[in-house]
Amino acid sequence: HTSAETKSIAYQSVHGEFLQSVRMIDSPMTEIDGREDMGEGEEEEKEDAEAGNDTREKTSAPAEFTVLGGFDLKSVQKVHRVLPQWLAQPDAIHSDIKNHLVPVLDVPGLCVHLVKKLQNNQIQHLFPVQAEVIPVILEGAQQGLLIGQGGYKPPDICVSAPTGSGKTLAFVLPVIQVLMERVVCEVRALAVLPTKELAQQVWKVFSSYAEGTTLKVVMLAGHKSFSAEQESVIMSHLADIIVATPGRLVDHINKSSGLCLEHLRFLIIDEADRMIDSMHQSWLSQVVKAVYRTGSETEPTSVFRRTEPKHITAASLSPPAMPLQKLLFSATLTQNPEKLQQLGLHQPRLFSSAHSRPATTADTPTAPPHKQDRFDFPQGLTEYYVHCTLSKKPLLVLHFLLRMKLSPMLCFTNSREAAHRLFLLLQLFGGVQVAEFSSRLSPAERKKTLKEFEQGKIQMLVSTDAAARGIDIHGVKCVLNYDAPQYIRTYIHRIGRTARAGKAGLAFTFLLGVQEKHFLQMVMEAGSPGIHKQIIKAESLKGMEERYQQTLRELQEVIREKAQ
Ligand SMILES: Nc1ncnc2c1ncn2[C@@H]1O[C@H](COP(=O)(O)OP(=O)(O)OP(=O)(O)O)[C@@H](O)[C@H]1O
Repeated sequence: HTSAETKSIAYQSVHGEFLQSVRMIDSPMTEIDGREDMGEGEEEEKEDAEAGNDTREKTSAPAEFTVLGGFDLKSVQKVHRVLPQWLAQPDAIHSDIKNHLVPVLDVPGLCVHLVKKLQNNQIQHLFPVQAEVIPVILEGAQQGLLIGQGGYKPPDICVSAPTGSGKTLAFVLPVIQVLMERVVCEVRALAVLPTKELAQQVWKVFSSYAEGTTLKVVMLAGHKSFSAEQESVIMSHLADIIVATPGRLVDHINKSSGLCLEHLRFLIIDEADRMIDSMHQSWLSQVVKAVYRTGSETEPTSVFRRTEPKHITAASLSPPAMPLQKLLFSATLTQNPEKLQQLGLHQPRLFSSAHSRPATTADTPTAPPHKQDRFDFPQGLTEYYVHCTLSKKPLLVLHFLLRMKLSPMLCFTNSREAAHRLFLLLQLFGGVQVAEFSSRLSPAERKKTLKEFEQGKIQMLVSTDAAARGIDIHGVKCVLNYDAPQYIRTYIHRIGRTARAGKAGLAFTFLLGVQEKHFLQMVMEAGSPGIHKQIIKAESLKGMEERYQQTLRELQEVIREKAQ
């Protein structure tokens, strides 16, 4: 078939049972074969092969029809995921913080201002992720700012390190240092985070280390009205570093609020895996568009002339270009190259602690093959699960609080209704300081609640996954999964609210009988060092049972009254 036209070829089975049209677009026989789209299972292959043989045996060709040949079955090669070099062989980061602290003065390239700041904040040592990543970003920036022939563009950096391992300072410190020397105030760094609370937290760290420099740090996360935010960036001369949530950021870009990203040097994507999941909102493409907006408009001699990276040619190498570097951070960074591809990374370099871990029993050849990504867990964390029934869960929570004295405790439910009910029940039971944290509360109420929890005024915070990621609360002794999380990433982030910064912490998960097998398998496959069974004897709960039953009746009454 040589022509490019679409041809219709009809053929009939020997039994004349059906006529089928095969539309061919200039296609070789292998495409008609359709093998590329077939399933991967061996069973499926076998069945297909048998069916194919069957057809060939029964087919005798009537003279008036064109006989299509080339139906020979070839065995389909199984596709194995082969990671690109940068993902398969990352730079290793020690996950044991305590035994791998690096004195601040030993970190190459860190400036005096930041060393002093760190010391004022009682930080004498950097954590492994900081000691590895900071010098690399500083080095890349030194070369990257040599705008000119060759147009050097530093590699994008991806960091996968456990919860509480200090990833925030790993980007805050080098970004401040690189931008500190600037003359004109322009937006040169943009940090994007998934929630208001996280944006506020990172904004605080940036502001604290920028203090004493001329750098201005602005937050665009909906804490203020749109127009108030607009004022803080208007004419783009009032902010060097912006910390934003994607929704609000896109609003500012689209409503031409005066936000100019044409000088952007660093794009920091924290909680990167979550941010990839929200890519359907196309926030990244809007940011990139805003960054390269001047590309075609300014004269070619302008220092700030910028074009989107394309194939490297002699011509493309000669004009000066401002580099934009992406910095990605997460405790659960995906190892799926297709997902990472969506971020348009440039010669990326990965720093990961998950690969530095010695082989565990789960890595032995007899262990089941890994179906999911593997992550690193904080060293100081001890994981437990408690086999229980639905009705016993609240009583167990009371046991943990009143008898085992595991406060301050962060307790996660899978819905805001469940969080609210548990909060009401514990409040009615009395004797414990509890609060809830979910989208039922206004942002201001949420902020106040977190502050009170941090100050020790609240023994237990009952929360939805609104507090699962990134939130850094000092001194959480125990995380309790009242409802088992559905996804491994959710589990890792939830339990990561304790055992932070090299400290010890406990994580308990309540499991119903039907959940046990699947959940334990999921946790072990993700690379957990081990989850222990905690048995709570029925006698330990007896003393509270009567009061608990009474509280349940009171709760029913309260809920009925509220419904009316
Ligand atoms: N070098 C250091 N010395 C002492 N404390 C530190 C150091 N670096 C960071 N910390 C503290 O460790 C805690 C955890 O840091 P951070 O919030 O950056 O962790 P993270 O890796 O971003 O965690 P997550 O993945 O949960 O967001 C913070 O309270 C921070 O102040």
